[in-house]
Order: sequence, then structure tokens, then C-alpha cells
Amino acid sequence: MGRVGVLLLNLGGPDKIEDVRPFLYNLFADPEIIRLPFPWLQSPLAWLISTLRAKRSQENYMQIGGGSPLRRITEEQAQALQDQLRQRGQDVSVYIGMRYWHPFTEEAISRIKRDQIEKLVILPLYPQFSISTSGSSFRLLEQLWEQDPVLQKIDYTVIPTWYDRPGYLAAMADLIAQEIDQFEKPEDVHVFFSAHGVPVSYVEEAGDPYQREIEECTSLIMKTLNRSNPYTLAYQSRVGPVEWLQPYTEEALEELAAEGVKNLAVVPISFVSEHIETLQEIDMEYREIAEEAGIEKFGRVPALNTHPIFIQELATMVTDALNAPSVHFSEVAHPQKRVKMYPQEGWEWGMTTSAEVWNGRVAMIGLIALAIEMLLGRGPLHAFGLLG
Ligand SMILES: C=CC1=C(C)c2cc3[nH]c(cc4nc(cc5[nH]c(cc1n2)c(C)c5CCC(=O)O)C(CCC(=O)O)=C4C)c(C)c3C=C
Ligand SMILES: [Fe+2]
Ligand SMILES: [Fe+2]
Repeated sequence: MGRVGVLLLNLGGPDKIEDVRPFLYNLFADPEIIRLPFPWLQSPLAWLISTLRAKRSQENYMQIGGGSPLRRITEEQAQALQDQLRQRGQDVSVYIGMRYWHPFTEEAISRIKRDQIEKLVILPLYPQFSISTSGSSFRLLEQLWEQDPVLQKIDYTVIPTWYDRPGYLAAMADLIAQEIDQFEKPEDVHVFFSAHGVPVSYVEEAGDPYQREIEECTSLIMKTLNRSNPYTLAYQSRVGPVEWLQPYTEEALEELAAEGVKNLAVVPISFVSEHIETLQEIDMEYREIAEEAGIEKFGRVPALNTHPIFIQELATMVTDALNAPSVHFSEVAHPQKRVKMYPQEGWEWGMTTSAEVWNGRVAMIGLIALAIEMLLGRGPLHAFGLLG
């Protein structure tokens, strides 16, 4: 085998407060996050939403020290994975490609080319597949590959999803057990999985396997934990006016409190690092909601970060992938259901001539409404909570 590389994919986060607005711009400019009927509207709208949301988002980042810890933690994970693989006699270089902030996926790709990597394993740091996370990164990579004959010579393979790997489940169960054992009566603690939400349309119209993988994942973690604690699954971090997966975390917390639950261990489930949605949203916002509703002890299970069992599992996934037939972007299908990787392809908007005329008119009205709202500081987007 020639020079081997591992490319870890992640979302990225603003390192400092000035990065928040451009980071949000990159996020909202991604058609896998906001899908618009006409591509030319994507960047003006991304500019508008990121500008309007920046203040609120900056306030949240200020509460966790002025920036996201994601880059530092992902670098620690990359280093630990590289060490683990080298200990196993596998000389690999590990690269980090973030979707919306530094080090960008494009930066990782130029390093991979510079180092003349011949065999590459592509591993998203999202245990469950979603169109909006791993899918978005795979789509970007596929575009980079299409444009670049040098990349096309690399023998690459993709690991699309890994929520059911035994080491991942064992590491999660270990962290949950450690947390609930700190309660006076561990057997009474309610285990509360808080997954990152996605709009319902991703699942129901575009066929995103995310919800099914989350449900299976939580039940596998509970089996691995092998205790009789009751558990709940809810979805957090809704953004914008459309319906997202339910139950929403804040509502589920209030419901459990109303049922008399007093002891809770909250488990973040969609992400393997601490980030703004664990440190600020769960630890501050949801804690306050829960305590006001009558929860007496609100425990929070930490993210995996560099948990040794987790890092060992990442290494095993890499060595397994190197020994298995390659999986390519075009053929990545979901293992259980053979769902195509880009189910949103069947989700394009109607584009007949008359539809185009109408689209243009609706877009103009929309932009004018947005401009008025921006000037007045109120309007439907504020009402939906999309703007700060
Ligand atoms: C508007 C749509 C969004 C979808 C769909 C979405 C899916 C999704 N996101 C994560 C993980 C993370 N998202 C993070 C930040 C973040 N995400 C959105 C929007 C959507 N996410 C916004 C606007 C932001 C910025 C923060 C804010 O203003 O609220 C992060 C944080 C990174 C960090 O800085 O630490 C993570 C992690 C998943 C797993 C997911 C779908 C499964
Ligand atoms: Fe997000
Ligand atoms: Fe989010």
C-alpha cells in the first residue's frame, strides 16, 4: 500500500467572535442547509440571514468563552487516532476537513495532494448520516473530485455512517454509566437523549435516514448500557419557521417534569465533541427550563471527545475500511435500506417556464419583505425566531 491518509470530516465552528458572521454565512450558503428554488438567491439570502442572526449567535458564543472549542477537540481526536493507528503498525497521516470553517475541506484536500497520499479513508465525525451533515461534506468532496484529475488518481473509500459500531456504543454507555452513578439513586435517573434536529421534510420528502439511525442508535446504546433506567429521545436546536423532528427537547423536558421526574441525565447524541449546543444550549438554556419545570438534578453526560474506547473504534473503522472493497461517493448507499446518498435529488423544485416567471416574482416579493424587515427590525422572520 502507498502513502495512507485519513480525512476526518466535521462541521467547524468560529474560533473567535469575529468569525461568527462569516461562519454563519458559509452555513446558510450551503444548499443542503437551506434549499432555495433558485441558486442565485442563495448567497444574498445567506448574507442576509447571517448578518441578522450574528448578534444572537455571538451572544451565545460569548457565554462559552467567545468561540467554539470544536477545532481544538477535533485536532486532539485526529492526533489520538493517528497515534493509535501508528501503535497498530499502520503509518497514516490524519487530516481534518471542516465544512464551514477552518481548516476547510479544501485546505485538507490540498494538504492531501501535497503529501501525495495514494490511499485515503474518508471518515465523517457524525455517527449518524444526515443530508445536512455528512451528506453535505460528501457532496462537496464529490465536486472537488470531479474538477481535479490529481484527486481522481487517489484510491479513496468512504465510511458513510457508523452509529452501530460496538466501540462507539460501549464508549457512550461508559460515559452514561459514570454520570448516573453520581446520583443518589442511579436506578431512578431518567436518561434523556437530545439529538440535533433536522426539518421533517428532510426525512419525509428527501428520505434522510437520520431519524431512523438516531432511533436505532439510542436503543442500541441503552442495550449496551444494560440497565433498567427509563429513557426518552427528543430533538434540539431548531432554527427557522418550518417543522423539525419532534418531540422538541424543551417540550419533552417540561413534560417529564410534569410527570414527576426529578433526576435527569442528558445525553447529546448527534455529535462526538463538546460544542456550542452542548456547552451553551444544553448546559445553560435547557438546564434552566428543566429546573424551572421542577427537575431537581440535571446531569449532563459529556461528549466523547478523546474517550479511549471511542478512539480505538475509529482506528478499527479505518483499518476495516482499508481491508474492504472501496466505497465511492457515487455509490454510497445506506447499508440497511440502500437509500441513495443524495435523496434530496428527488426534491428539486418544479422549473417550467411559467414556474420560472412565478419564482422570479415570489423572489422579488421575498427580498423586498426581507429588506423591510431588516430596516424595521421586526416581521415574519423575527416572529419565527430565525433572526435575533
Ligand atoms: C438551519 C438549519 C440547520 C440544520 C438542518 C442543521 C443540522 C445539524 N447541525 C448539526 C451540528 C451542529 N450545528 C452547529 C451550528 C449551527 N447549525 C445551524 C443550523 C442547522 N444545523 C446554525 C445556524 C448553527 C450556528 C450556531 C447558531 O447560530 O445557533 C454546531 C456548532 C458548531 C460550534 O460552533 O461548536 C454543530 C455541532 C447536526 C449534527 C445537524 C444534523 C443532524
Ligand atoms: Fe447545525
Ligand atoms: Fe444547530
